[in-house]
Amino acid sequence: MRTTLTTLKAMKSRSEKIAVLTCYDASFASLLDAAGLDVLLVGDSLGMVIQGRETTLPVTLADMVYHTTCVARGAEQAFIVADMPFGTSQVTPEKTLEHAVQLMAAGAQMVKLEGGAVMLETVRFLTARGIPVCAHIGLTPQSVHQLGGYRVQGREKDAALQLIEDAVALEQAGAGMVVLEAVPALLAAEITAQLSIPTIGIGAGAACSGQVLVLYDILDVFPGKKARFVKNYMSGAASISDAVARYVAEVKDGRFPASEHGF
Ligand SMILES: Nc1nc(=O)c2c([nH]1)NC[C@@H]1CN(c3ccc(C(=O)N[C@@H](CCC(=O)O)C(=O)O)cc3)CN21
Ligand SMILES: CC(C)C(=O)C(=O)O
Ligand SMILES: [Mg+2]
Repeated sequence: MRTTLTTLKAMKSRSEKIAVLTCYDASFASLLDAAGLDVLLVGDSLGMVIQGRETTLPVTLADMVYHTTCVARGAEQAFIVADMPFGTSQVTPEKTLEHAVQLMAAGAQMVKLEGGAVMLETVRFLTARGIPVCAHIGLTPQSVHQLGGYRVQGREKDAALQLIEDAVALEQAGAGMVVLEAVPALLAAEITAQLSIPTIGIGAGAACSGQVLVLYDILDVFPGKKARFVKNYMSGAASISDAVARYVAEVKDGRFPASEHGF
């Protein structure tokens, strides 16, 4: 039986950790599904790890539809979330809905979009029309040029309070899940405590309801600079399945992330 948003919310309330990895194709989807991943994220990080680009900005909706179709064919149990690529959610709620519809029709069970307060109207518009939305706040890579690089967010008091306010407002607007990227562990813990929807952290400490990493980072095949929050699960692993199973086990029992993976 496929994991649903209801399952994920129940996991949060039971304090059962949610294991998430990015995935871009059917073969890995099948392997990750069998390894017990709860959620597969078709991330726009594919711009970097599949397409070899420097940022996620050039990724198109057609690219995301293609990879979502591939992942959906390979996974039977995992809940599939697809990223809305740059430019497809920074428009009117009506246009964003049309873009989200394409990802849902390709096999996603939820779409993810970057941004806090500015996205509230869009989150309300999509969820009122039956499209589950995962919000993504903190370090939002589609804003890399505005942020001045891939930097930790929410370190100053004002920024931290803004992120808490955004997260609460996003839940009220109908968001079903929130990704917290590169924020101090204490702040992510506070946000997780204030929300009833699951928080999925990447560089956000161990208190989040679940964890996500880029698949190619944990398998050590991404040639670029690795963020502090990445852990290489291939070292000492007998196979890719073994590495992925260790990631799932460490997320489930709280061994990952350790404090060295956070801020
Ligand atoms: N392969 C890959 N892995 C990712 O995690 C990832 C992507 N690609 N592409 C999209 C974004 C970009 N991401 C990144 C990239 C670099 C850092 C990074 O180097 N961060 C510094 C923080 C420095 C600071 O402000 O203290 C670090 O040391 O981790 C963080 C997130 C996360 N996402
Ligand atoms: C790293 C996750 C959160 C993501 O947005 C992506 O892979 O694109
Ligand atoms: Mg993304």
